[in-house]
Amino acid sequence: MNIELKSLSGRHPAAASSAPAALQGLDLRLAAGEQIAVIGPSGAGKTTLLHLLACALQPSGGGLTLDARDPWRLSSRDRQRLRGELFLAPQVPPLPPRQRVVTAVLAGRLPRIGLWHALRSLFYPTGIAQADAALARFDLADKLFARVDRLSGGERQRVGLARALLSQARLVLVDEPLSALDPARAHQALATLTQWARDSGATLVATLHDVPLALQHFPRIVGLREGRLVFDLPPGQVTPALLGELYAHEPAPAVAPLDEVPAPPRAVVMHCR
Ligand SMILES: Nc1ncnc2c1ncn2[C@@H]1O[C@H](COP(=O)(O)OP(=O)(O)OP(=O)(O)O)[C@@H](O)[C@H]1O
Repeated sequence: MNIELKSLSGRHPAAASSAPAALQGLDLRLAAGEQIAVIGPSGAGKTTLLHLLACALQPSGGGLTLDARDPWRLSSRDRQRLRGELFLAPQVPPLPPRQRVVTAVLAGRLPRIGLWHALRSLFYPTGIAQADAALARFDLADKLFARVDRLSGGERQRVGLARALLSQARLVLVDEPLSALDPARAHQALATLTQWARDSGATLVATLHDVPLALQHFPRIVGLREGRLVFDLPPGQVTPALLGELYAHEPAPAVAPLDEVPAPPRAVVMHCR
């Protein structure tokens, strides 16, 4: 999906009207199939950007187009249809606790299938093999029939990502997908997600706090601070000085030059609790 943001501004619906907009005058273009990581300190406006792209939040200024369509000029029915082409994976996936993992993963297809099919699939799930394959890509095949409330936080987060793989979305928005994952799992999850996006041709926008992983996995890095664009560069050009500016007043993440990025850590042995 092609995306164009023109002087885009947005604020959280609960923000005080006197508070500065969370996102201020952002210009950005993404071609179909591009992958970007959005980095920046807490409160920079990363989640707000994803919500604007997901058409979950209406811009307070400027505008955006998705494949040349302005979502807020469409009828509500057409906007809903457009939302069916997008997938937003929030930081904490909204998984009903008593649901089986298989049902939670298959719910990734919901915007694409009709209401009748959706209701029927709650009782007679179809596509179990697809769910199994998506879970296997995140090392979770053994959890297919587990209950969601019996999973660890990191496992839930990976179920949320497996869900994206079934969405057939043309734009996938992932909000800090690694917060509950150990280093080996985080690396594996990003490798899986970016490979899937390349194979399916989906545009991928991920917000990440782990800067070294963002630099390692994404061909384009967007730095946001206080709602404004600080840089939009390939990873090789994101210097420690730029990161220092981006994270001023916070400890800048330590990153090695790209050609010295260490090999991903070996898989860790997980102990049963
Ligand atoms: N629930 C809320 N109520 C009021 N204002 C909010 C709320 N959530 C966010 N904001 C405002 O929007 C700004 C941007 O928040 P946003 O969540 O987009 O930042 P972020 O870069 O995703 O931060 P983080 O990395 O901590 O998730 C915040 O600084 C705050 O001013």
